[in-house]
Amino acid sequence: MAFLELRRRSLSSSLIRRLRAAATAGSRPFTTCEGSRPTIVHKRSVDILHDPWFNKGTAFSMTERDRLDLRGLLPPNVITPQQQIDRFMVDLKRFQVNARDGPSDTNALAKWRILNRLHDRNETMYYKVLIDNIEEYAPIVYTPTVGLVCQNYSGLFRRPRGMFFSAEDRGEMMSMVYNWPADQVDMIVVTDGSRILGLGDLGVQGIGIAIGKLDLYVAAAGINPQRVLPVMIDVGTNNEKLLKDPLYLGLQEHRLDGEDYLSVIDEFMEAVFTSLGMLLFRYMKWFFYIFEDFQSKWAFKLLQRYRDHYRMFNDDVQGTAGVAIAGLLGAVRAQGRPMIDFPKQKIVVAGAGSAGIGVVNAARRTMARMLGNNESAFESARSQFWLVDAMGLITEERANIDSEALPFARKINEAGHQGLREGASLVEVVKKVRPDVLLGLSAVGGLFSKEVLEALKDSSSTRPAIFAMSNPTKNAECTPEEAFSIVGDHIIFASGSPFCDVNLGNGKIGHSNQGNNMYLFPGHTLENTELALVPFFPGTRVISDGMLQAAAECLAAYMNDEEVLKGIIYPSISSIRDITKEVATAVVREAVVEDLAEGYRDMDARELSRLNKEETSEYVQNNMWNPVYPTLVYRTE
Ligand SMILES: NC(=O)C1=CN([C@@H]2O[C@H](COP(=O)(O)OP(=O)(O)OC[C@H]3O[C@@H](n4cnc5c(N)ncnc54)[C@H](O)[C@@H]3O)[C@@H](O)[C@H]2O)C=CC1
Ligand SMILES: CC(=O)C(=O)O
Ligand SMILES: [Mg+2]
Repeated sequence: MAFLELRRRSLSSSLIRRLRAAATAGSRPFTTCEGSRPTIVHKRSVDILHDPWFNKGTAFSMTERDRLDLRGLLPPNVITPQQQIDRFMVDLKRFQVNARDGPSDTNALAKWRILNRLHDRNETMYYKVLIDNIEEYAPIVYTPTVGLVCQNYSGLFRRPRGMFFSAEDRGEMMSMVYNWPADQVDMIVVTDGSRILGLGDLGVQGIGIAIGKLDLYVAAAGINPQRVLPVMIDVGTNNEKLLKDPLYLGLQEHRLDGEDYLSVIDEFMEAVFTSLGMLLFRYMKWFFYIFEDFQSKWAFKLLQRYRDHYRMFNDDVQGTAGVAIAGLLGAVRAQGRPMIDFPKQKIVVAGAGSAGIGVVNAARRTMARMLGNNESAFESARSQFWLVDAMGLITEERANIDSEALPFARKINEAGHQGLREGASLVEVVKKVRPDVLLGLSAVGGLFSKEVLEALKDSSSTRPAIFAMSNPTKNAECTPEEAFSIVGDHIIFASGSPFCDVNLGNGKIGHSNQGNNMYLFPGHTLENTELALVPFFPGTRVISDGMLQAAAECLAAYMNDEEVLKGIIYPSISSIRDITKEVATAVVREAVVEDLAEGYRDMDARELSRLNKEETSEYVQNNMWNPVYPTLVYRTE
């Protein structure tokens, strides 16, 4: 007996609980089968998923998911134990997969797996590794490798991360939110998987993009990883391959549309707002919804629908716009001209989706502000843009033109004057317009063909700029090698996914800038600065255009003249933590100017307004999360 007592004391209490449970059931937990006596468990929710004895992963039935508070913590498709094994074996037998075009990255997916395992074991260490090696690992946790991860999600899935709300959960979402183990959330990145990078509809597998984006926000901007929530809203998929794949983890039905679709998103927004809001109220904090990779059809509509009611931001529309403007202003400086000359730039944009339209809208507003910020300035700025989509140049003659594209449709007489017409090809447009900037957000790899780039040689600019912003790498409109070799050494080049610089010979380097919306996001105003934000209530504009503009200008001004003249228009990702601090500082100061800043904890709005730039920056820095182990102390409940 004494021996048994000694043994008992040396066992951890959780182990004892498990042994008791197993003894009560008379069998080992994982041998329990339908019809046999159930195993009693003394834990719920993620604790079950993290317990190798009890975890069944995607094989938990819906009844068990409800009974054990697991609903929403797993992808919605319940699969059989045999399917689980099939999925594992498919993955086990897949070795290296090329994530990028070059041979140097054949191990990208293997690196992702190793990092992902570390993420599951030790978050602090994971983020320390990521922050200290951001240049090397950002392309692994984010574009381009994250694209490959999403495409192969069924095979790579081990432990769930984030939450899944599906069309099957209608009516349940409010209570599901309580299954999330953290009671503080600052930032939710949510996708419906309908347009993941340039890879199209990946359904439930799109959760990878929400996780990857948040990883960067944590590493780059010091958002607290315990307070972020990646979310996948599964409303089905129109990807026929996934619909037929027996190992797919999402709902195997076509996407909901119209009111059915909206009702799911509405319920999610309301459920999270109400449930998390109640939890957060005691901290006097609110959170941001960041919409990521929704197909354009819904991106704009949802932005309009929610932006005045929730703190929400569409990264592809608004974040991309801010980053593109920073790059466009940098390109003006690289021509040796002041930024104020931006309204003279002729800009051809290939791609009129959420990203392309977001960019032209914001660039037009920036030009208008520079021209005097009045109606005629706004009208005159319109004529600096030529928008080309899959059907060619968009003019007023276009039938069924999207309402978002309409303001940029070229007038018939204008187009005719330039020898252009409705549907003119990209190469024709480049030839006739001779643009200063050719910007691609089309998701079509190689769209800036030899012919298009040859045409750009006749640009009226002294330094034409090429922004091949589509992701991942294989979707970039052209590579820097193609751009420099065809158009010339003098160009400015930026891409959405990272490329290496190009050796131009004679000691000259062709700089390859990364223009990606990871540099700008509303989290700049979060962990550090609720104070930058207005108090939340319906009808309040949360992120003003002025704040976004301040962020873009700060990013543009980050590079010194010498760097810009060398063609470096975006800072290196290795300095991203410093960049985000600077951008956050600029946003806070703009919020103070616009009287949108609110006090928070030890600093009220009035005190904040008295801080100079350095003090604001220091305040921001002090509030960034750092990956250091906290001291832990045990206390009984
Ligand atoms: N670098 C960055 O920070 C960002 C990059 N992106 C990338 O931008 C791309 C597009 O994203 P969305 O606008 O959301 O997609 P989308 O699918 O809504 O829009 C694509 C647009 O490209 C047009 N297009 C297709 N084929 C074309 C062709 N041959 N010539 C000209 N236009 C063509 C389509 O008509 C459509 O207007 C994606 O690859 C995405 O990864 C998106 C957001 C941020
Ligand atoms: C960067 C990004 O948000 C995209 O490619 O969709
Ligand atoms: Mg995106």
